[in-house]
Amino acid sequence: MGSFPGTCEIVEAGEEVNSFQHSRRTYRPNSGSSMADKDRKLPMLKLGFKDSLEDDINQLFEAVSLRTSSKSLGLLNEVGTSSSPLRKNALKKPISVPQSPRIGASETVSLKQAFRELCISKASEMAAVKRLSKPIGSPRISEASRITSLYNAKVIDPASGSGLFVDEGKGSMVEISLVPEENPSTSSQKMPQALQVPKIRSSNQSAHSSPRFVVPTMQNDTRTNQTAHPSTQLAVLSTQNTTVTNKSAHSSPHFGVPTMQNANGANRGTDNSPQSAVPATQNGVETNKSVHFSPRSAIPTQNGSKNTLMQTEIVPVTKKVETLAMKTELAQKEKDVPAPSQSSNTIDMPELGKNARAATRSASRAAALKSGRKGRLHIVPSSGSVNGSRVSKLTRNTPRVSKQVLRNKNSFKKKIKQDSTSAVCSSNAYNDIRSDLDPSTTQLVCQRCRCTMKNATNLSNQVSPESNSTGVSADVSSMNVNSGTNERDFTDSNRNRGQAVVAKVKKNPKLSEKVESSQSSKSSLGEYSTSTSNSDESNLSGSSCGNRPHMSKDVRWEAIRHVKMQHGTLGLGNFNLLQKLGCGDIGTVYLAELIGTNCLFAIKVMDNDFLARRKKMPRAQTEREILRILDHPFLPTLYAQFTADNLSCLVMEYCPGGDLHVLRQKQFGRCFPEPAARFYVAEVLLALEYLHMLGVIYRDLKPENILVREDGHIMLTDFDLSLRCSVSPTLLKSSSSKIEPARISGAPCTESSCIQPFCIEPTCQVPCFSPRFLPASAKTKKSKADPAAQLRSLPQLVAEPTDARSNSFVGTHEYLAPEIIKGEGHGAAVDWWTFGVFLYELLYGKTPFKGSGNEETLANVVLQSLKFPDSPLVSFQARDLIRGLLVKEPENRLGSEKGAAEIKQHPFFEGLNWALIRCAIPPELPEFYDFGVPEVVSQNSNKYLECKATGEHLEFELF
Ligand SMILES: Nc1ncnc2c1ncn2[C@@H]1O[C@H](COP(=O)(O)OP(=O)(O)OP(=O)(O)O)[C@@H](O)[C@H]1O
Repeated sequence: MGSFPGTCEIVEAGEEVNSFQHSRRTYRPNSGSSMADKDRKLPMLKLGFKDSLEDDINQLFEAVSLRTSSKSLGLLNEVGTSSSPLRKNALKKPISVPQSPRIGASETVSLKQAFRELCISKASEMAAVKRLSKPIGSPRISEASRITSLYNAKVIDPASGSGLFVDEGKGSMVEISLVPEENPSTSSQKMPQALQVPKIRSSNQSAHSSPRFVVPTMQNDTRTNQTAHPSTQLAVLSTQNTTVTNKSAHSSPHFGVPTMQNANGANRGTDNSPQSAVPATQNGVETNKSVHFSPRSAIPTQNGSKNTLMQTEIVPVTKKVETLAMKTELAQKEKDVPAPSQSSNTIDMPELGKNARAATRSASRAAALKSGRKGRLHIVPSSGSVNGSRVSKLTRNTPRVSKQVLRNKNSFKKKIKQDSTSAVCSSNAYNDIRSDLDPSTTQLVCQRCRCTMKNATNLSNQVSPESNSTGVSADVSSMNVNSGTNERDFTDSNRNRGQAVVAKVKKNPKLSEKVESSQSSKSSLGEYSTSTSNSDESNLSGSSCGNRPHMSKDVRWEAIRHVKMQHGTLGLGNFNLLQKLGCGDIGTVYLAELIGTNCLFAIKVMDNDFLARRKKMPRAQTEREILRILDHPFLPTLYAQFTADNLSCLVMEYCPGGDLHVLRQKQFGRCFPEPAARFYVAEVLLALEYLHMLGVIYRDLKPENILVREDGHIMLTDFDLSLRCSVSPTLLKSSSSKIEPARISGAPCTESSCIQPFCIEPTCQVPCFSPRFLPASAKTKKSKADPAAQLRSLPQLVAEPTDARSNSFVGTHEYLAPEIIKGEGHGAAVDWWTFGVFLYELLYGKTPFKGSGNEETLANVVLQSLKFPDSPLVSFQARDLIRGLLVKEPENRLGSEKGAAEIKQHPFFEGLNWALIRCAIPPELPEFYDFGVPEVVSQNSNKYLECKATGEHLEFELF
């Protein structure tokens, strides 16, 4: 949360009088801006300009001032001149807290009755029919409008629509709302077309190498003026579709030896492959493509597997006449009828057969751990026109006995002339906006998690180079380093650290055996294309760094900058692909070393042709767009993005600790101790809060999607099923008595719930699980009663996208919220439902509504009341929180109104220092062998990347 400048600043601003001034002045798009202009002009005019024209202006100005003093201006003046009046006015309860359109009670009742009277399939059928009568999709706004709106704040006045609202009779609370500009455009739906990425030869790609919040267009030869208004810049993708020939420095990547020792990747293949058979027709190979397509073995659905469901956001009406029974039936048919239908929705089982081969090579331990993993199941409109042809322009047809492989990176590696004009970054208005709006941003220092202390000056200085839109020198990654020389190497400490990590990876003796086995099983050789081309996307790393202040000191930024300085651009050839970490619906993730830097990354490779044929471009684009805007310690950092041939590559932070699903299975009793569970869910809660602030409803929370970083903290991944929506962040300031935990149904035991038993000693000498951080001055009369009440009295930033609605059937069976199953439309509250399921699973080792099959699971979610096992023993606070979250009616669910702010105040988290949890010592650190990285052979060895398509899956194999 703290990393989001717009909202972070609002939190800080809410307490002080001047902050209100600032907020009004800064965020009000209309009156606020004019007032700001006035504020700037007035002193100047009073300083002795004597000519008649200025006198006229002064008179006019005074007249305007008099007229505007009655309302908002008067209020502003009042705020500015006296804190007490302001506080008095500010501490008024708002009237217009955004209300989300909730499911009507009568509708809910009738549905329930239907469910009680009929079997689940019958009820589901009714629900599906009901969905037809509801508006499809949720309001969306364009990226530019949404971002712009985050910075256009106004004080809500229910009477006039603007101004500071004062309600004497309703307590003391102030609501400051960031009002987004509504924009009905559905950018995401335009993405597939845009992502076709036709290549345009150009000698200049530098200016717009990394537009943020871009909306790709198909006008490949049209470049957008980057000097336009920020909102315009944000709204338009300028040259994303443009590529430059001969710009790849190292088009032939160096591949390491893959092994299956990584429990995460290998096991995921085992566990995520419980789904339907692979269409036989999907095994064909396009003759003009050089990719080998290996048919996958059908893997039967495993009972209890957690399937993720996805349905396109906008479904044709004919497709909406679909019942749960139909869905389930389709799902069943999917196992046997691989080819998707052109005219009907199918249940896509993307995990089908995934990693089948990998699974066979996995260690038994990994297989056991993953046996219960949740696979995804999603409903997608199928084209049915192209079945399974695998395409990769990275490869060419190389005759092979058993496999076709990609080009030999060594044999065909070309020395491609670097395009010196390839720019690394472009001017980025968003950076400027952020720096302007966040002048006082500071960050805490933490040696462990490498949080850095920085101030606004540094940030501003860092951002400034972005104004240079051309040339390598415009590499924004230099913002975070001294960019005086392009040849500057990394600091010794960073280099040593990176070397140590990579050396560990390369020399891990435990993996040697499997490495050899892996090598011996892959005898075919291939070539790797030298035609790796980088789109302008590749320059993301530069600009994004400036937008990611919390990671700005990350050595990996500097590493990428360094490589780009050396080679002019960044491509797949700059990486040693060490191991496949796993593959998902839309791509395959590899562990990769940035050559010459000793820095490890996770690279997600997606085949655009494959995605286009499978109509998964929107999902890929959604994930890509979300990744680009993230800057949070518990969310992935996207270091770079480029397109190599037709493969889209996302360079992200590598998490060596596996995921929480695997970690949980390693625990005694296969469930986490409560302090550990609290730690993980707290970090996940912060991540969800941040996402909601950005207008992202995550929708697929489950332990498998929570990775463990090297430092033991978490990283929430996988955003392709997320829903983007508008959001109206609101700052609530209240007395402690007005904002109490939403659910305190019992007397919380402060001592047992938060102080000693759950205390996890942090490294920053500030206890994260104790209220002891309160300063002595806080021990006043007010604090004597309850220190935690003081925390609750602090301003609350509520950034819950309460208006978001979607009718998609998206999620994972065991985690699906009732409203999704019923097809009633859903909003951000689904994330709080899944959050409750997640907490339940961490504590009890299983999900609360799991049935013998998916259909029964769905029925249980809708009908079955929540029950807690007798063992293990779980505190009352934890159970109470789960109860609050697993309320079947979303409007009554904890978090549905105030989002994470509501949940964070629950006694389960009592005493937790949210701001510093990132510095706390995590429950456990990943052991090195969790890296699961093979011993890497020489870079000169022949390694191959094989691209295969299996049903809905795209997979690359390293040999
Ligand atoms: N940054 C990372 N570090 C380590 N492992 C990762 C990283 N990102 C992804 N993985 C692993 O790679 C595998 C594939 O991830 P990916 O997100 O592509 O698939 P997924 O999680 O199944 O989601 P989806 O099917 O929606 O793509 C997963 O097992 C995941 O744990």
